[in-house]
Amino acid sequence: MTTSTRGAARTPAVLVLEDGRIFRGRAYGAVGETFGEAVFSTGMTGYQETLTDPSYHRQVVVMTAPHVGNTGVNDEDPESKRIWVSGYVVRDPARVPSNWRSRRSLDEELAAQGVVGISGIDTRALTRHLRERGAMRVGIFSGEAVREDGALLARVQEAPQMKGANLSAEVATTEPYVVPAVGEKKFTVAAVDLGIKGMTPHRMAERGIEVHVLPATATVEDVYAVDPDGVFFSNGPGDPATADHPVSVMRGVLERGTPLFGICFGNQILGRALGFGTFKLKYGHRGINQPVQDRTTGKVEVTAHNHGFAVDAPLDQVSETPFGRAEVSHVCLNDNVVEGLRLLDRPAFSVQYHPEAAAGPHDAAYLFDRFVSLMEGQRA
Ligand SMILES: NC(=O)CC[C@H](N)C(=O)O
Repeated sequence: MTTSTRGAARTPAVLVLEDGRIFRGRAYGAVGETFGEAVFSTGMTGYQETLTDPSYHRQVVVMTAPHVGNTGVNDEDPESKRIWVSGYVVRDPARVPSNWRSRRSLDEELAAQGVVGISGIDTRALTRHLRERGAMRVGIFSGEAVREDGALLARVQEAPQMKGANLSAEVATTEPYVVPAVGEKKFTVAAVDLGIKGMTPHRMAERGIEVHVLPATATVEDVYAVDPDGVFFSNGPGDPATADHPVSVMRGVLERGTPLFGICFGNQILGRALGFGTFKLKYGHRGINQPVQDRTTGKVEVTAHNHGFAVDAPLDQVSETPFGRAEVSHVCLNDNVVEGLRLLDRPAFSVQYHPEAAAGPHDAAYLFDRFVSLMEGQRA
């Protein structure tokens, strides 16, 4: 629910965590109320890409960077057609955006899209709280919504949890569409959209791939109807433990031995397809500065992340799976979380992070080239 936007910066707002901790600040973006899972992102830049990443559906994003909105909002950087975060928390919003591409302020854009935010709170204290206690449900209330103060905590505690949430169908395309190859077309890829970011098909297209983006409900038959050289499973919101349909489609692809690549949710689905479990991390990885090691080369890359769940697979041994031998190919150097999987007997691999780099460093772009190599290998 949202109401007015004018003068929002003077409107009091309150952020209520499900464990009862409260932060008071001022409205930012739309005035009203919102609920979601409170998570923090450590990206210093790239707020447009963060806000429009469909994987953030039902999450309230706390920015650890203290000053947000400096470069305003442009029409080129969104990763999808709308803002998906359910709420936005910043300490000190830019008063005057300044960038040659800026079309409007971030405050205006949030308000125009009905996204309720809060500013002027101690985001460092909030982040430390989430780091100690874990990601949890939160509500942001401003304007009329603040008046029923006493009832706010109970309402936060009634909001849905992220664990057990099945959300891909709420964000993915309902109709298939094609992203044409840039230049000469070399391959066709079926990309199952579980909440895909716009840059991902683009990274494939610039390597000569024609990308057929399919709805999350696509069947194995739909995938093979485009006669693909490779199949891709995208990032997406929600709990991978609920993604039974994409897991069964992926098993169909693995059975046929078609080259397969997955990103983020796609990595969790590969984990499940191989028989591994997934679990919720205490507070997850979000930002554009996470160190990951590619264990196949030993190289360390700085990468973009947005995940709250992870695959539970043994780090230091090859696992026997229904689709042959598999190993953990990438690991996060901060906490040893599984960041990539690969099959040794079939052309399939995935990563838990974001090689499409929107926003983020481009260190992991080689993964798209690996996918191309698998498709070339299959043709040879
Ligand atoms: N970016 C993603 O694909 C996120 C995957 C999943 N929803 C998670 O939080 O771990």
